[in-house]
This record gives sequence, structure tokens and C-alpha cells, in this order.
Amino acid sequence: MTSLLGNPIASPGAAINGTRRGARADGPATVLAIGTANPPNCVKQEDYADYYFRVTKSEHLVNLKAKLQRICHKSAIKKRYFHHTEELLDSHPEFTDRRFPSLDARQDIVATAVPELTAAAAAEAIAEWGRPATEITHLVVSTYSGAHMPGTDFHLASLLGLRPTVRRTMLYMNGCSSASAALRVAKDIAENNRGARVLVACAELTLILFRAPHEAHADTLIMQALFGDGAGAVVVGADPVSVEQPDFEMVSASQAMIPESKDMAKGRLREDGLLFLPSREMPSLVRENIERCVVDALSPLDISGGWNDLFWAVHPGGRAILDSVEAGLGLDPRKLEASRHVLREYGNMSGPSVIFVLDELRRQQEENGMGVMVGIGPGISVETMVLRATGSQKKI
Ligand SMILES: CC(C)(COP(=O)(O)OP(=O)(O)OC[C@H]1O[C@@H](n2cnc3c(N)ncnc32)[C@H](O)[C@@H]1OP(=O)(O)O)[C@@H](O)C(=O)NCCC(=O)NCCSC(=O)CC(=O)O
Repeated sequence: MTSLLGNPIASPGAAINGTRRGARADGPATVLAIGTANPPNCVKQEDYADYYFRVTKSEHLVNLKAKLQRICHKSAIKKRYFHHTEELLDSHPEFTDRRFPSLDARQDIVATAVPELTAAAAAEAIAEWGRPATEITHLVVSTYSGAHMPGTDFHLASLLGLRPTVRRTMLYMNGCSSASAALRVAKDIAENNRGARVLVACAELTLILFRAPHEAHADTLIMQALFGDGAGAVVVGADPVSVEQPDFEMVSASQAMIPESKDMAKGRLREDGLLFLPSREMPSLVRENIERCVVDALSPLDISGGWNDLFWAVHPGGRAILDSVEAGLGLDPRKLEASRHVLREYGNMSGPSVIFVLDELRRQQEENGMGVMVGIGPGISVETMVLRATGSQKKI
């Protein structure tokens, strides 16, 4: 091919391919910094049944209260944090009375509370990262606590002073695997856009699903007994520059649907808030399927068996979920200590939980060599990310 002046020119395809190759990062995406945040209202698990039946004015349901006490006792949770307080619930009787629609009022509260909590976690991550917030190029935000246009991503960008051209992606309704999904997206962005610095932020507030006990809905008690509020944020980028100290390389990411599991963990957004129903069979299905998911994710890397040689960051969905992963993979009990710590100190915070687990692993300096982050979400979906600890001596 020649130009109008008769000079030979390279074919456009070759030029574009060259540009595309040059636009990609050289190395893998890495975790450059982690931040977490919780609201201030803390309720001890041993007090939760008294608290919950008092605030929902349901003391007369003595059998359900005793059942909640049994569940709390077996939950392996010590305390949880909530945005909602007794005063807030008192001023909104529609949150505890199933006969009235309450979605509008819930949405109005989370519209500001979710961006604020997310911003607290993100500000911590950016401070640790050590570069100005304006150098964040991409933002990936995930939540099921409310849905607005513009969304939490837009408000968060303003609260943090990100540049107006930051490229935003909003993920909704990914349940408890939301942070894993957001980190998977961030890895792809970082590896395909040279110099990209991606802020992942994920927050959930249980106000969106808070409801009173009801004799016909015993499963409500599971949600009320296990779930807590929290936000996690991660700065992701490839080819670190000198000020940046990565904690983990993000080696590979995969996602799988457990067969025949579509009714195992399902959520519906209704006039009385988000109704989320984890089935009783969820722990056994996780136990039966987890190893196949892990094998499928790791075999392309020539890693098979020897699960106790890896470190593990598993979503603390509940004590029985962690027991199932431990049994399904034949893990030594100390392998899930970071996940059990997060469950004990915060409950199941849905998606943000795995970010807390990564933070805990590096704090305990338990991570070493290769490891696996496992998100468990609706369906049942299993998100697997292989990580390599960098052995960073970062002060955190
Ligand atoms: C709730 C538990 C702490 C209870 O501990 P145990 O199982 O050891 O104790 P147990 O069998 O005696 O159960 C205590 C009481 O809870 C009841 N119970 C247990 N699981 C239930 C469920 N899913 N729905 C309704 N009730 C349930 C039992 O019938 C029993 O009632 P009674 O005492 O009257 O006989 C545990 O089962 C657990 O951790 N389950 C996992 C919870 C879960 O599904 N988490 C995933 C959330 S979704 C998630 O994270 C990801 C996502 O999907 O997005």
C-alpha cells in the first residue's frame, strides 16, 4: 500500500496491533493498597437477639427469639457493625413492619451512607498507596445496597476528588461475590491499559435487607444473625513505580457456576427491601463442588492438589460455609484463620468481606508464596483468583 505521495505505508492492521500491544502493561496486575471501614454502631452477638427483638417490637415471638439465640450461638461471630441505629429504626416504623412499603426510605438513606462508607475505605487505601487521588485512572464500584443514577461511583469520585475523566464502572447485585467480581474486572483493566491505576470499592449496608421476624419466614433470622455492614477498597495496578509496594500479584482470575444451584442463594429487590434467601443446602453444595472449581481454576497454572501449601482468602459467608470449604479441600484448620477472624470480628459483610480477609492475611503475615482468593455468591457463583504474595515489608 502507498500513500497519496506514493510512499509505502505500513498496513493499518499492523499499526493498530502495534499500538494495542504497546497499550498493554508488561507485568501482571498487583494489589497496591487495601483500605477498610465500618460504621460506628457495634452490637455484640451475645446481645443481638435481645437487641433485634426489642427494636422490632417482637418480644412476644419467644420461639423465634430462642431460635435466633441458637443461631447466634453457633455463628462463630463475636460482634457486628451497622449503619442503622435503634433511633433510626424507631423513626422508620416501615422498616420493621412488613405490611408497609419501605424501599423508597431505605434508598434515600443508603444513597448517601453507601458513598460515605465507601469513601472512608477508599481514602485509607489511597493514603497507603502513597500517590495522589487524581492519579486514579479507573474506578470499579460494587454494591447491592441501593441503586441510583448517578450511582455510588459518581458520588465516590466527587468525595475523593478523583479526576472528572476517571473511567467508572458500576456493578450491582453481585451478592457476596461482588468484591471478587470487581477485582477480576480491575485486573483486566490494569493489564490492558498501561499505567492504569484502578480503585476497586465495595460496600454493603444491611439496612437494605433489615426486616422484623415472622413465623412464616424463619430464614429471615439467618440474614439478621450473620450479616454486618462494611466497605473495602483496593488500589490495583501493573508495573509498580518506586513509591508503590505491591502486596499480591493477581496471577489469574476465573468464575464458575455450581450446577443446579440457581435457587441456593437468591435475592429479590421488593417494596419492603432486599429479600435474600440463602438455602439450607448451600454449605453442602459448597463442600461438594469447591474442589472442582479450584482444580479448574488452578490446573492451567500447573497447580494441583497440595492445597495446604497455598494460602487462602475465602469469603466468610458463615461458619458452615467456611467449614464446608475446609472439608471440601481437606485444609488444615489454620489455613482459614484469616477468614474466621473476619467472620468473628465483623460477621458476613457480603462482598467487602474478602477485602478484609486479604488485609488480615497481610497483617498476620500469614500469606506466603501462592494463594487463592475465593468469593462465593448468588446462584451459587464461585469466583477464584490466584494470588502470589510479594513478601512486601510494608508497614500497615
Ligand atoms: C446458621 C449457622 C451458623 C447455624 O449453625 P449450624 O448449622 O451448626 O447449626 P444448626 O444446624 O443447629 O442450625 C441452627 C438453626 O438454624 C437453622 N438454619 C440453619 N441454616 C438455615 C437456613 N439456611 N435457613 C433457615 N434456617 C436455617 C437450623 O434449622 C436450626 O434451627 P433450629 O435450632 O430451630 O433447629 C450455619 O448453618 C451457617 O453458617 N450456615 C451458613 C449460612 C449461609 O448460608 N451463609 C451464606 C450467606 S450467602 C453468602 O454469603 C453469599 C451470597 O450468596 O451472596
